[in-house]
Amino acid sequence: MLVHFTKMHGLGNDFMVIDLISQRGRLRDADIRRLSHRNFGIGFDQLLVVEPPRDPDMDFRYRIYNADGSEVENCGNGARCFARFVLNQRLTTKREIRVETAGGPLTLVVADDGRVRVDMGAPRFAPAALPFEAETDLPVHALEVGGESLEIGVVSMGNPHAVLLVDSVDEAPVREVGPLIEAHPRFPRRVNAGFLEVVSPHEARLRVFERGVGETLACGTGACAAVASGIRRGLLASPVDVTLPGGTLSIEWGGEGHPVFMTGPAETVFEGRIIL
Ligand SMILES: N[C@@H](CCC[C@H](N)C(=O)O)C(=O)O
Repeated sequence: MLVHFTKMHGLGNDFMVIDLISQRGRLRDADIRRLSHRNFGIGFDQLLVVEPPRDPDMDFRYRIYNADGSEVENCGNGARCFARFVLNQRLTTKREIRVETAGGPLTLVVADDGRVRVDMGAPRFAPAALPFEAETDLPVHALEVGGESLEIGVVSMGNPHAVLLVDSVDEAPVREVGPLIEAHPRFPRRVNAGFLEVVSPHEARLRVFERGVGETLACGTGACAAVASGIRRGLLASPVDVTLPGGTLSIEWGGEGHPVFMTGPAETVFEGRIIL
């Protein structure tokens, strides 16, 4: 079966996006791993699949799969690409879109300049929300990694994040320590590992070793989690410009119980067809 897809990116975090409203198709884990390969496939960090909503109050449902084939709850850069995709493909004319994800409902607003503002929901810090094995909810937990004790903040943005404060993201051992945090036994469903450098209360730099992918050029939920953790620790103040290797996101958070808002770009790279 021939299936149309669109290749998109949000600050270099790249996606293959498939509309399964007007077409039929089925992707198994092995198909996703094959297609995500940068030499033998199309190449992407995540696959986004757009489907009809199950809840009649929602406009769409979209599902997110990491390059390793695992289905995940939320994806910030993917959410912005999803919003541009449904408008570009004329699946809606609405500029305020409500979508179901495995991590909960999201509301997205597409501005005239094409940037997308997403209500990402409230961050959750309770260890059980990730899950993370710890007795109490603390702003910082000690985590033994490779014989060293690291201080991490744990945040669920629907998906799990560990946030580690570093002096410089340029020097941070993201590719060495990232996989050890991702697969740490205290995170039974694995975790995304963010390395946060605070530049000033309203400016941060961030690199993220993503669960199921490796280091990406940007991670939207990672930026939301890092800002929420940084504000909770008194290191940052809303709004915060978060600069990732692929570019900058603007993150706003009103504090405990309030949603995080993320604003940034989403771009189409090319379209194509694959045989499924
Ligand atoms: N790139 C994403 C996050 C994608 C999911 C993540 N790898 C996970 O496993 O939770 C983003 O922009 O948020």
